[in-house]
Amino acid sequence: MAPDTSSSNGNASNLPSENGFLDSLSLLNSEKAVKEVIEQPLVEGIEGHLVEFSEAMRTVGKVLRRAADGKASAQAEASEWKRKYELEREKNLQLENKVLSPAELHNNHTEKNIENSAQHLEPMHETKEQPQKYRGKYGIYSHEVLWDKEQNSCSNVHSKLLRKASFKLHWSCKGEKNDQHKHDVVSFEKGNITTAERSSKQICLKWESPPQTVLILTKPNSISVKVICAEMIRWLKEIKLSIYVEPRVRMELLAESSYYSFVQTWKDDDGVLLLHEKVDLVVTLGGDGTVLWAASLFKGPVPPIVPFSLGSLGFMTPFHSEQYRECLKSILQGPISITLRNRLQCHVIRDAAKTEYETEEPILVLNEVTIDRGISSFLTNLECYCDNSFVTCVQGDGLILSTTSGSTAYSLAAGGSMVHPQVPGILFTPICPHSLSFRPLILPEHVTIRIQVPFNSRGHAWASFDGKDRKQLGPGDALVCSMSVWPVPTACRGDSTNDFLHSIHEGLHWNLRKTQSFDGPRES
Ligand SMILES: NC(=O)c1ccc[n+]([C@@H]2O[C@H](COP(=O)([O-])OP(=O)(O)OC[C@H]3O[C@@H](n4cnc5c(N)ncnc54)[C@H](O)[C@@H]3O)[C@@H](O)[C@H]2O)c1
Ligand SMILES: Nc1ncnc2c1ncn2[C@@H]1O[C@H](COP(=O)(O)OP(=O)(O)OP(=O)(O)O)[C@@H](O)[C@H]1O
Repeated sequence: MAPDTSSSNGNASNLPSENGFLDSLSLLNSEKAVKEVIEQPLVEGIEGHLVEFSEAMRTVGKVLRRAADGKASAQAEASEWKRKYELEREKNLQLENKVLSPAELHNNHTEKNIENSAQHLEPMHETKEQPQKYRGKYGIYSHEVLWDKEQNSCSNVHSKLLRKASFKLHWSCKGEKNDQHKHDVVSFEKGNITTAERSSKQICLKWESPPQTVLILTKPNSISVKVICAEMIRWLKEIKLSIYVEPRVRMELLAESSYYSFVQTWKDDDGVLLLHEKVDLVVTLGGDGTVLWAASLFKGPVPPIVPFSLGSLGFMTPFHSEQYRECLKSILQGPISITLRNRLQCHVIRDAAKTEYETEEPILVLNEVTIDRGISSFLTNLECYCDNSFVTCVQGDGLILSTTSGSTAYSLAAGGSMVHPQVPGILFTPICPHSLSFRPLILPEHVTIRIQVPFNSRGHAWASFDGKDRKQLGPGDALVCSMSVWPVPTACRGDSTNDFLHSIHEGLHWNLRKTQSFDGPRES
């Protein structure tokens, strides 16, 4: 075929072999087709642009080959994930079938004939459309919360789970009757963005079956606490509840009288790890420190905590110990308003560790993690990153990463804001920064914060967790912190807002000032 020289611009579409090329191009959906085109012998006397065109086709061929390779490996990966997913699903179904339904669970409890004041139990809806036995339509069931943990746990949770009381959580806003829990906070129907659903609401806990087991945790070395604890144990036994205390407390009780031999305890750390499977309710007798202590015993899910105030301040302890009977009666009966207090999970990553993932055990804090200069007389030098973005370098005494519950503790003393405990956020509060403009920050709950001790740091830094367990951080070491999935549910006396305002008024005398007198100068 002779080249058509009528074309002045040398456009490929005007070539004599135009139709042959175009047909081939339209069929070009495989590397093979491209290869065929490339391998066509070039016509004698072909012009430069034809050579260029053939080069271009060669490049297209390479790209298509790479795309085909990529697609094949993506397909292989997808089918591997699908296989893993199917396996996981099958495993879950088998596990679900092994466990009693919540209705059966409830029957178990009633059979045990536990004396408990009026329970208004709602039957759980179990239909064919709702195969997940623990999924609540209008809230979350306790089993659902425990279910995730079970997947990670090597312990035999299922058999133990059956002994636990089940409950259901409801979300509500003042003035709003609809307590349906929705995960969609933002809607963007028809292109309009609205935030109709609040991410954080007042939460209400309803028992689905009566609580049976109470763990009492007490502040050590306090006579008043010992007296109330002994009295409470006797009363709880009268209303047929099982009682757990710490080994130290059991020994103290038995030293008083052998009557207390029915009180249960645990032997070692493994016993502590299993507590959440046995305990329906935790009662604390002490101050905020005892609530922190209670939270620290639970490395995963935490049962609802009823904190009685037997300390000096008590931001997290709204209940009066003198009225423990009325208060516990109403809590055992439910429903209870609760504050879901977020915890931070902290990992110390050692420079010596070979990989990022070779970390020490995560530590959960209810108040805060503090990184300070400890006994070192040098300024701390801490590089801070938020989701890998550089935030700042802390040069001063240190930094507090606090939950909103901890906002009224050390962070407050270092100049941080007081934040309602139900606000989802992480407070980033410097301690005595040596700069004029370091204002505290509040970061969103979903971020991961990394505090790095740089290699050129003059001294070591020290991390402490809710004021305890100091760990040294050397140059190159880091602390990584994010929101934990295991909050601490504490019972409210009123509701979470009421209790929070009450605590800052009573505990801190917040903004207390004598009211200005009526008589005096006035605007004319
Ligand atoms: N300068 C300070 O204010 C400072 C210094 C160190 C530790 N702390 C706080 O102490 C906490 C440990 O408490 P502890 O009882 O085991 O030790 P602790 O016995 O030394 O008590 C510290 C004080 O902090 C109060 N507190 C604890 N948590 C609180 C909270 N969430 N809101 C308001 N006040 C709170 C306690 O009631 C107590 O009065 C740490 O988590 C830290 O927040 C504060
Ligand atoms: N069961 C416990 N075992 C060991 N330590 C505990 C226990 N309960 C509380 N603590 C510790 O005892 C300390 C004091 O406890 P708490 O804050 O409850 O009492 P307080 O200091 O008298 O109260 P306040 O802080 O309101 O004045 C805290 O550091 C806390 O961690």
